[in-house]
Amino acid sequence: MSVQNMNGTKVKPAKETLPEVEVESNGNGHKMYSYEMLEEIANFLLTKTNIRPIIGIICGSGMGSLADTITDAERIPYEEIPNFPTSTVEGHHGQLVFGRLGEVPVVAMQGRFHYYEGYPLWKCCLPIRVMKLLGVKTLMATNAAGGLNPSYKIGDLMIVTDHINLMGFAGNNPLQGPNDERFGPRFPPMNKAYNYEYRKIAKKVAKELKLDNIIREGIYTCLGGPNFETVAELRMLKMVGVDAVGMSTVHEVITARHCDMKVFGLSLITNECITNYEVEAEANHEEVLDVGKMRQDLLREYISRLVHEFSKV
Ligand SMILES: O=P(O)(O)O[C@H]1O[C@H](CO)[C@@H](O)[C@H]1O
Ligand code: HPA
Repeated sequence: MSVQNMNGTKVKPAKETLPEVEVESNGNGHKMYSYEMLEEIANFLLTKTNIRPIIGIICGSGMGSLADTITDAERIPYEEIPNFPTSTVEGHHGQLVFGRLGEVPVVAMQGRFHYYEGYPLWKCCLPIRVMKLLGVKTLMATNAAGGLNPSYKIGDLMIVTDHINLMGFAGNNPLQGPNDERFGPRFPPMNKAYNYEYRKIAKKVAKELKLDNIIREGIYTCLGGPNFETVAELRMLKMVGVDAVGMSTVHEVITARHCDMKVFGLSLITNECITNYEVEAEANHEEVLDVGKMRQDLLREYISRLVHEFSKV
């Protein structure tokens, strides 16, 4: 469902979230959910489906159709899940899709949560911990991103080799606050954030699918958004070695690694980052969604193949 804002642009209406239950403050004045509350959410979901997913997929902006190839699909709207946030961004449907890709039981998030929507980072990442409690072992995080590496073209796919946690540099991290050892350690390592074996497989499968000309490998960073970047900001990011820029994924990956999930990251390059003042064009969300649509068939095939291969590792 969408409504028009005063400029005639389609936006999703913000929905009221369920009352937030105070458990512990994360030190920034945010209330956080306890392990038990997350368990309650997971248990609720387990009563709604017989699927026991081992791979969790996050569909990036405009990439929701990735979940359309899931068979035996059972869809649970976020609104129906107690204490779950709701999606407010166009291009993010707002439901969990349980089912199978091939033989592999999966759960897909058709709609992720972003910091700029007003959710604290721990809440953006709440579904990852719920996935962990459902038995998910592997997180496949996809996203739409601007291509900063000058060799990247619109429509390219970037296997994420690593990220730079810029929001973390500024003291904002999903793991802030009291640590619950049942999820993971206080100080988790992050030098193996993106699984090496998965990255090798992803390159091999890309070759088999003859995607060599559009497959890249690179470093992603997440900014808080919702505005796209200035020229000066992008020039700075380029200098520090960033290849693709988005507003998601990094905190999800940190949360997943904290609770020992294996991670694969894939960026669809939906637009060129503009690093020149003479360029007339401006970044816009419509283009991001259009490129997602343009690449939907290819992405579905690639992700299905990867799920099959990853399930054997
Ligand atoms: O990261 P995903 O959710 O794919 O979406 C990206 O695209 C949107 C901007 O067009 C932002 O939300 C950015 O993060
Ligand atoms: N910048 C930040 N986030 C994005 C972009 C971008 O250029 N494209 C898609 N998400």
